[in-house]
Amino acid sequence: MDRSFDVLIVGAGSAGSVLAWRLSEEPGLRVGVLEAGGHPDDPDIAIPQKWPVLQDRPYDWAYRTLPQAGTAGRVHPWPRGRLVGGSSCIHAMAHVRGHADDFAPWAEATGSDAWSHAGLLPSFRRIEAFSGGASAQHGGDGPLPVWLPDAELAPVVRAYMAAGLARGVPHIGEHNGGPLKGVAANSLTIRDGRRVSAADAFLVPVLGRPNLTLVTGVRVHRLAFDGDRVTGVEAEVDGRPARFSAGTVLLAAGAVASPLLLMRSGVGPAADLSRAGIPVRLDRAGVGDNLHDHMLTAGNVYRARRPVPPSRLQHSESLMYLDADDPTRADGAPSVVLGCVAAPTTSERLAPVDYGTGFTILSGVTHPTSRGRLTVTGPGLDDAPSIDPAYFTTDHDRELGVRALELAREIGAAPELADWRAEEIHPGPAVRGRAALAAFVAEASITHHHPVGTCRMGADADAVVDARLKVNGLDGLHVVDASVIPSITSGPVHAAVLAIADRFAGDFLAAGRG
Ligand SMILES: Cc1cc2nc3c(=O)[nH]c(=O)nc-3n(C[C@H](O)[C@H](O)[C@H](O)COP(=O)(O)OP(=O)(O)OC[C@H]3O[C@@H](n4cnc5c(N)ncnc54)[C@H](O)[C@@H]3O)c2cc1C
Repeated sequence: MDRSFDVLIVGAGSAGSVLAWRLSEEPGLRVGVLEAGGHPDDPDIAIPQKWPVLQDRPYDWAYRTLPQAGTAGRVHPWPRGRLVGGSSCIHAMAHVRGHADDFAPWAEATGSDAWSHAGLLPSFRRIEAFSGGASAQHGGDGPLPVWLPDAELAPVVRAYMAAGLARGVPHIGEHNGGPLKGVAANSLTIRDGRRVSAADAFLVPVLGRPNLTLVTGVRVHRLAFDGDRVTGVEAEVDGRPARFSAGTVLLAAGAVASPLLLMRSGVGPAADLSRAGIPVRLDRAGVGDNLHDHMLTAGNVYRARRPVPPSRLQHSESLMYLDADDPTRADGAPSVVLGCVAAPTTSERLAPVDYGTGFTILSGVTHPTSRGRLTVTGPGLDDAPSIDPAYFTTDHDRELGVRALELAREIGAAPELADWRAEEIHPGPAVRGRAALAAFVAEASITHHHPVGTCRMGADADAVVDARLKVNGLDGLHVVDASVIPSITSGPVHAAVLAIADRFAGDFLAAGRG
């Protein structure tokens, strides 16, 4: 097995797959990819409707948060894919770039236009094959299918979209064409009825390149150093120690695993490392900090008058982004989101409702201001991390969470849904007023599965990576995944993660570092 590379990518997930695709385009660059899991072998992964049942299967890292005061003391399961394709093998396939304004703070934080919307647009275009064809906004022939369904939408979802339009919400038609506030079906990374993971799109098709090596079943424990220079990784293959060396290491292990890997290597908050029995190499308070995520209130559930046919897509078929103060407003980034699920969706605290007998209007806050942190509890890969997303710890998030639920109920009560709605089950007609709704949000919120920010990019001293995503204070090491996002985009983050990896790879090659 080849164990020496020019560039070593840790993690064959969403970002790792794009990095492998782009960097191995350069034939002179020997690229290695190390992945803890194996190739997907569960046929359910490819079936879009099955995504909610993939969690806790053997290829899920199955993290858990600390009990959250903001969600009535609940512990939240945090699935993350441990297989080739990473979390894109278990995610919900919605492709939403975010609003152009979401990226302005990234450019401001780094002082680099690379991370502005204009800087990322070429990457958003390059990675996709949009079903609507190429345009100034869209790519037509990239590796990743981005499909805008129409006839396949569930009838109850159509009724919800009609209710939005009747309320005066703008019609935008799709989420990635410019405006984001409005009514649209979800664009999905599905082709011919099957999930297309990042690995399916980017990595697997180029595995024949002679300069690209993917090694599966490699558990990376920590980085290897020569002074301040990272020279490779120490890992475990089939239970035996293994060492891989490289001129440059790219961490693409995701927003949970990348900061943990840095910390296991002695790079992180000194007090945490010492407590966990890890020798401190570099005291970096920012590693694991700035953790944030989107939450969804699940849910505002309605009993249906008639059987709700199973979704032909991935259940949650239409996200509606809104201005919380004026849902008819079209300009700028949204502050809240609603989503219609053609099935009952509840948190573990609510009474479940039988499949086929109801539908849900989810609601959430697009730009939460709550910030938590994650950290190590021990020196080993199997020491469960301490994950504290600090959900709903700001007035902003609590107030907008309630407002989003009010808007969900307003749409749910609309005449356009009268053919479907028998009665509201959750929260239930008796739950009225801000205090009662806030209590319901705490009991009913679930993660939207978008943790980011734990190795944030920036030009300030506390940033973990700089504008080129190089880890501050170390040479030969970059982080390129969801961890570098300094502030979350309006919607699901997968498209942004792919664009970050594409943009990084282009700049890396252009700088002659390949
Ligand atoms: C259930 C769920 C639903 C979601 N739905 C959506 C959605 O609909 N739309 C959307 O935009 N986003 C969605 N997301 C979020 C999105 O999938 C992630 O943000 C994105 O995939 C993160 O990409 P990444 O490259 O940062 O990490 P990942 O894709 O998680 O990749 C990290 C890789 O690193 C590997 N790895 C980690 N540690 C080690 C180690 N020590 N040694 C070796 N390998 C290691 C992992 O096994 C994994 O393959 C969802 C996520 C989940 C979990």
